[in-house]
Amino acid sequence: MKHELSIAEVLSQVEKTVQPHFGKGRPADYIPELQRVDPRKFGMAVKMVSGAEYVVGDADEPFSAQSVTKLFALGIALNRIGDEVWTRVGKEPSGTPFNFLSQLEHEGGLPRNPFINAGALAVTDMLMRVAKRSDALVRDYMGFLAQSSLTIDEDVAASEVETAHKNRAIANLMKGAGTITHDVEAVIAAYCRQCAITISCRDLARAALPLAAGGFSPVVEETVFPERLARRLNALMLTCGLYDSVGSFAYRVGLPAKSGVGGGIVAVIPGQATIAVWSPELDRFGTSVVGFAALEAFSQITNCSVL
Ligand SMILES: NC(=O)CC[C@H](N)C(=O)O
Repeated sequence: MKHELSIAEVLSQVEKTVQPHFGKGRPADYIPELQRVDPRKFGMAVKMVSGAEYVVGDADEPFSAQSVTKLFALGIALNRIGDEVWTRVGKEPSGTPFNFLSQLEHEGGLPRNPFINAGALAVTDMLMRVAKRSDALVRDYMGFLAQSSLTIDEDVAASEVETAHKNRAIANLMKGAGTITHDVEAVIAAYCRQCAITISCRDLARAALPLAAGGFSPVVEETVFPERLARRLNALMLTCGLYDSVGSFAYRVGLPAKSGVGGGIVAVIPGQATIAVWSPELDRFGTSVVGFAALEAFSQITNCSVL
């Protein structure tokens, strides 16, 4: 990062820059419980590999992590199951919305990547071999990395299970193709509970820090996964982390990142820091409008892009 301002000054400048973007998006409405959140919330946290931490706004308020959890679920799967994961899910960008169905059928029930819903459901199915409660496994892993105790929002989980019609269609298609082995309802329940994990920006930036530090966690003070895995997760985020808007994100921000429909985005500056941002109003791709704008402003001011 090359800039003249302190990170604290950068964050307050970013907060000012994003103000005109409020009101441009809408909180996720297909999961009814997510609409209860105040749309004007905004929080951001930067955690440096050196240990320093900077926050602005609602950075300590837990929000629904949603698809951001897919990053950690994949990390566990690659750590515990290894390359066998890639027999059930690909590594290519999908160019389609996160819950797109016809591409999956066209490609024989093999999801394009682990971050679209189909791929994440396949990862959940694999994690169910590792732990009886795969959602608790992911929650506890994220909590361990953040050194914080995280919870699953039962109301959000129930709301999503009730309305997961599209995800059920995806899971049924994969069950028919053999990509999913467990009972479809059990996989849906575990997946929805995983998505309902809540985390604050401060904890999310801490949890992702090994991705910026070659697998070492300055928070836990130990190596939590191999350097190779950190590189691979960053590569997948850069190419697949924001679904069908991953190209514009790379163009405007230039950092590996993972978004979720709760309005959270986590981004990695390899070798330097992680950034977590949260604001509930989404664009049509399911990405936080204000979060995207905040990361764009941050990368422009600090010149931290990897590209
Ligand atoms: N992009 C997202 O955050 C999607 C996650 C959400 N739980 C879903 O399955 O639809």
